[in-house]
Amino acid sequence: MNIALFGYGKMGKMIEKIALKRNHNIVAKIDLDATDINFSEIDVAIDFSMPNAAYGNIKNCLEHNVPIISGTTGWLQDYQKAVALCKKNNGAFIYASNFSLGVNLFFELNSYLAKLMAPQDQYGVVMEEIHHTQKLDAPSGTAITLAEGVIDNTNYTKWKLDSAGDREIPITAKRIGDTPGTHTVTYESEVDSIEIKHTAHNREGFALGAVIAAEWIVGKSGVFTMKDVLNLS
Ligand SMILES: NC(=O)C1=CN([C@@H]2O[C@H](COP(=O)(O)OP(=O)(O)OC[C@H]3O[C@@H](n4cnc5c(N)ncnc54)[C@H](O)[C@@H]3O)[C@@H](O)[C@H]2O)C=CC1
Ligand SMILES: O=C(O)C1=N[C@H](C(=O)O)C[C@H](O)C1
Repeated sequence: MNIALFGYGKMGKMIEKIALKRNHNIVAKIDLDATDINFSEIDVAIDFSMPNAAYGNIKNCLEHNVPIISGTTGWLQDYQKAVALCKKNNGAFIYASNFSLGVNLFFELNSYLAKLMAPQDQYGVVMEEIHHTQKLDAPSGTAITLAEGVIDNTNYTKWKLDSAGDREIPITAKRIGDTPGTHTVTYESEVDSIEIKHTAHNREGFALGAVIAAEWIVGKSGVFTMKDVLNLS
C-alpha cells in the first residue's frame, strides 16, 4: 500500500517505522509544506499533525479522493464539517482520539463501568490524564472520549478542565517529562474509590493501530471509527 504521512513528528516517524515493517511504501512525508503532493499515487493518508492543521489536511485528502486516517487531537470543532465533506465526496475517513488496541478496550471498560455506576449516587467521577510537556492540547482527546463514554451512560452532562460543578466531570491534565499517555478514571465515595487506568509505555500501540486502520479502510467509503476497525460491540 502507498501511504502518505501528514505530519512527520514523533508519531509520523513511528508510523513510518511500523508501516515499512508491514511492507507498505511511504510515498510522501508532508510536514508544514503541503504543496506539490501527487495524490494519484497515494492509496491512503495518515494525519498526525497539529490541531490547527488537521482539518485542512483532511479536506485536502477528501477533495482528492484519498482515504484519510486522522489521529491529530484538538481540532474537533471542525469534525462535523469533515463528516459532511466525506459524505459529499463519497470518501473514506476515520478519526480516533486514540488508535491503540489497549485504549480502545479501555473505552469499552469505561462505558461498562459507567453503566454500573449510573444508579450509585454516592459516587462522583473524576478523570486525570498525564502527557509529555510538548503536548499542545488539554485535555487530551482520549480524556474527552472517556468523558463522553461516562456522559452517554450516566446523568453527567459535560466535562470541564480542573474544577467542575454538579453533574460535570472534572478532568485534570498534567504535563510531565516524556510521558506517552496515562489516563485514569476514578469513582470516589466517602468510604472507597474504584479506579481504572491505562498507561501507554511508548507510542508503538498508537502507531500500529493507525496503520491497521489504514489497511482496513482502503476500498471502503464512509465515516468510520476504531470500533468498526476492531470489531468492538
Ligand atoms: N490518536 C492517537 O492515537 C494519537 C494522537 N496523537 C496526536 O497526534 C498529533 C501529533 O502528535 P506528535 O507526533 O506527538 O506531535 P509532533 O509535534 O511531534 O509532530 C507534529 C508534526 O506536525 C507537523 N505539522 C505542523 N503543521 C503541519 C501541516 N500543516 N501539515 C503537516 N504537518 C504539519 C509539525 O511540523 C510536526 O513535525 C497530536 O495532535 C497528538 O495529540 C498522538 C499520539 C497518539
Ligand atoms: O499528544 C499525545 O502524545 C497523545 N495524544 C492523544 C490524545 O490527545 O489523547 C493520544 C495519546 O494519549 C497521546
